[in-house]
Amino acid sequence: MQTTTTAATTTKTQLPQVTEPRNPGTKLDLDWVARVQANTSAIERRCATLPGRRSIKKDHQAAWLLKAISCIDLTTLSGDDTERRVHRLCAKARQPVRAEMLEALGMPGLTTGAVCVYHEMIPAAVSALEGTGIPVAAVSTGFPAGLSPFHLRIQEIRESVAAGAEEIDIVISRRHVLSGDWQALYDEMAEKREACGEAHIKAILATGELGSLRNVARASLVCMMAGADFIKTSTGKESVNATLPVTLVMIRAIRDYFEHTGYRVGYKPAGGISKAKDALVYLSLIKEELGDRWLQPDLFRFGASSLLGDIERQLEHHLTGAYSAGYRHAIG
Ligand SMILES: O=C[C@H](O)COP(=O)(O)O
Repeated sequence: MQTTTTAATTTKTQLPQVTEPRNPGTKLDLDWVARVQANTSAIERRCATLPGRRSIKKDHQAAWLLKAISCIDLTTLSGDDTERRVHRLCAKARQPVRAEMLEALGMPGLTTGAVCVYHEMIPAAVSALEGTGIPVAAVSTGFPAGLSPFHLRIQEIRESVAAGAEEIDIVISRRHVLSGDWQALYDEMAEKREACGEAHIKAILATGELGSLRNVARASLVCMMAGADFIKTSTGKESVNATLPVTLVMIRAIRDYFEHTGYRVGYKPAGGISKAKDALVYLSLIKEELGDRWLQPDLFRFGASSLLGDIERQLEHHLTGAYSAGYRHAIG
């Protein structure tokens, strides 16, 4: 990995306060959508080289892992979620690594990027995070399938915002992509964005269900044209979730959109990212393709329920030379 530590060492608490203008969207440009291509074999070749490259070591690795923590949407999305579980998760978001370790690593006060829950758990998360500045993200619009009546999906967004969610992770209607109905995808996305008001909207594409990388690229573009603040790979519930080829396609769509419009849209890979070494590969790919500006929590998040535990183990090893047992990092 040829990446330097420059971006990694600029962590959340040291950030200059950059205010990124929200993507207002554009009109639907069907000619642009039709021109979008994805060369699957070239994309797969590029991605195959990434994990095998020389890895980042020692202090540099620790700096990148701290960066990864600041970009995690710490997530619980289970049918048996309870307020107590959400409270424990929020305690972990407030202090993702033991205080003495953060002191030793020079990052006291580091937090995760957000906590991500179902609608019913928003009040528990909001009260547990009060005063921290950590936003609550809610999955919405009939997550994960997104097939409930449309007016109820819009109502769900409004209720989640009213309950205190500052970020709304919506699911798109996959059938609009599979049938090439870009107008329908654009219209539903624009309506969801409008329902969010000031809350930021992340469009979950469920890429594992879109059939081709070209469809992923075109759906990414249409969602950005309709005003997405972030595009996100997956719900974590599809049989194939975040992958490197899908990531390359989506971040190149983000780059194209920025070059055409001047607006930066964020990226959130989600589902199945549970190892620190995988997080490092994602971060290096973002740095190479989009540059340092995208390595900040306002433009990059990991959607992950168990990544934090592995990062904590790696940081402990970095500091002590020994790995602790997995059960000591049961949450996150
Ligand atoms: O959006 C977040 C995902 O649902 C989390 O997936 P995961 O449990 O595989 O980390």
